[in-house]
Amino acid sequence: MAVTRDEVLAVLKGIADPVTDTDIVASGTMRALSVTDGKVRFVLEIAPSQAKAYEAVQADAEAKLGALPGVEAVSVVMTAHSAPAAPPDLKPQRKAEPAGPQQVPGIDRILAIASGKGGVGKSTVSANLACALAAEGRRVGLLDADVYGPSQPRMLGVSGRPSSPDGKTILPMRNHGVTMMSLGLMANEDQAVVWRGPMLMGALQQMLTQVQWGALDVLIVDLPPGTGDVQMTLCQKAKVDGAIVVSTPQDVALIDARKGIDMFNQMKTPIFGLIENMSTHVCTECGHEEHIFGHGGVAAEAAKLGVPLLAELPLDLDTRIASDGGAPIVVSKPASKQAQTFRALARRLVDEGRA
Ligand SMILES: Nc1ncnc2c1ncn2[C@@H]1O[C@H](COP(=O)(O)OP(=O)(O)OP(=O)(O)O)[C@@H](O)[C@H]1O
Repeated sequence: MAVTRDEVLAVLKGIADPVTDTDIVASGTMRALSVTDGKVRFVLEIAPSQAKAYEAVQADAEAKLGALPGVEAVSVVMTAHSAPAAPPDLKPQRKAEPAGPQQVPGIDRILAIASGKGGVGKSTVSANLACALAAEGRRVGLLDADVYGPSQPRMLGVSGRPSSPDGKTILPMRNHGVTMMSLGLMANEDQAVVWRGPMLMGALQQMLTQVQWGALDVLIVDLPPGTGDVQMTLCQKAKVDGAIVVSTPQDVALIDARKGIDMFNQMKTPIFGLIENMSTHVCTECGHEEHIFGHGGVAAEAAKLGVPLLAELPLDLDTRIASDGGAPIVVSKPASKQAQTFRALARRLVDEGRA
């Protein structure tokens, strides 16, 4: 019998927190507990200066949980939240570190895929574009930053959970030439997580710096829909080179897309262009093309913004079946018109030095 969440929690409640005099559950240090099929994973969120003190806690937790019947593997990841600021030192000092968004070592470019509204095909575009860039010979990473439900594991056909053999770095997953990691996989599968600001910042930071991406030409970030904390945090923490906004032709999706565009403008993140998804419907029987959601809205919006309309993708059954089946259309039907559209987009971004 696999171990239960309650049994794991009971053990964790017996482990003292060296900083707060309570246990690591009561102090909130232990977070994002996930117990699935005998595999136990959680995060210890600590101040960087206390890392040494928590090494013993990590070892203790691993040993005690490892000894529980029904536990197959234990993975504990330490993440740092920022320590309280030290009092100002008014003596002249060496030049201050540059503030604001930082370049992530090893990652040449970050390209965000955004949408104002859910369900417009942002993850489908991210997965296909990542595979298309890999097919162009680029070293591509895909960070699924959707905290509400990861879709990239399904779209790229990878299963399981990321592991951390040394407790310090996280091993990403890989398929179709794309290295992938999903923020949603850091949380418990069967529990809705409320990602609070500091935790989200820690998790995003961890995704960018602790995941073994290897050297990447481009990291594509599949953002959650809308204009929330993830978007802000990403643009504040990392130097995002540009964003592509995906929208359907429907008015409401467009209005929402405008909000997203405004946000990137405020964050001073360049918008490389818009993509119209579910642009037309091509009848599988007779090939007749219909604009079920209206037409031209996204093109008009792009013109207004002075950015290109990068692609118009039809509502297409093969595209959906491919994404939902773990091999995006770029991989499963490389000769199709839809796959060729993504390949052309990938080549364009590479030629422009953007991917
Ligand atoms: N061009 C298309 N033709 C047919 N189906 C599509 C197309 N684009 C996306 N879909 C399908 O629509 C659904 C939603 O797409 P997807 O998950 O990519 O959207 P999303 O914007 O990332 O959604 P969310 O914000 O909820 O994560 C999926 O089942 C996907 O396969």
